[in-house]
Amino acid sequence: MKQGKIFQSLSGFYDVHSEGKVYRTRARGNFRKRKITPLVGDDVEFQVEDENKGYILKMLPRKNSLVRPPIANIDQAIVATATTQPEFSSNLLDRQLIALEISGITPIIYFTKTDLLNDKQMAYFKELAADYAKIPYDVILPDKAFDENSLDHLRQLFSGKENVIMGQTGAGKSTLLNHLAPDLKLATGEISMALNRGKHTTRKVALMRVNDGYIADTPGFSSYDTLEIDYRELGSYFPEFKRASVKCRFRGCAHVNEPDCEVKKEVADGQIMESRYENYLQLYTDIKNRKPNYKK
Ligand SMILES: Nc1nc2c(ncn2[C@@H]2O[C@H](COP(=O)(O)OP(=O)(O)OP(=O)(O)O)[C@@H](O)[C@H]2O)c(=O)[nH]1
Ligand SMILES: [Zn+2]
Repeated sequence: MKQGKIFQSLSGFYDVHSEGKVYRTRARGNFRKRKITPLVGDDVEFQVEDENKGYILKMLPRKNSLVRPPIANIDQAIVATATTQPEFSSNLLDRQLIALEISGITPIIYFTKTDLLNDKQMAYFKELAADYAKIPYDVILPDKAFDENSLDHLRQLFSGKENVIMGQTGAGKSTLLNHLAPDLKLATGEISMALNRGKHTTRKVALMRVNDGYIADTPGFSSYDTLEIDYRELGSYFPEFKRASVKCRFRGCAHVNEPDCEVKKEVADGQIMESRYENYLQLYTDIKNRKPNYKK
């Protein structure tokens, strides 16, 4: 029996790295019966059948997992965020940040396509980047697209860790990875100008060795699954709200209609971004009003 890590999953096969070798494995029937699906990033024990084939016997406990992209045991996520083409959406960015906070994965915000911005637009993103950095998040806003400073900063942040690169379709995930590790030569897609919507180029999740860490490119998305949390917890996944909330008059303040709410005060003062608060209220209402999920 051997132990290894799933780095790729393709139509029922799981490719596993183990002791410098690659094995193509299948999950035994008992996994399917128990509705357990191995994910890219899972550490597994497997039995070798032929020379480089095998079947998975056991999955080792997961540190964490994400639904979108489907991946396990991740330390950090680079959230590739287009400043334009597709148009920047603070709502989409905040949803991704919250999904990562819920899973205990550290986000890094990387803004793409800054070469397409005029000075006025660039000034807007500089301010936005500074606001996100205050939360605090690691934010990279390249002066020139893919300048070496920004790439080095990113390489430093992710070395020795398991990383995933996520973001909207067409945000430039594969392009960024190709700059980080030119040997990878990933396929990238032209954006459809007519619809201003990215074509999906990346169709599968795969972990790749880059420098001394792992990184996964993932298919882009254009919508999101609902967050599997209670609406009362939502505020705790906004680090700056969580920090402020110790000064709210009420314990368990939802920062909606309560008097003497520090979060609302800091929004009014400009210490907390208005867009974050608006996105919070929208998500709060969505989660509160959603029908209970009886499938669980
Ligand atoms: N001008 C400019 N174009 C970029 C930049 N980054 C990516 N692009 C272009 O944007 C398009 C989409 O880039 P991809 O890297 O394929 O995007 P992706 O996020 O991997 O897309 P999916 O695989 O569909 O999720 C391609 O035509 C890239 O050449 C950038 O910084 N500046
Ligand atoms: Zn409050």
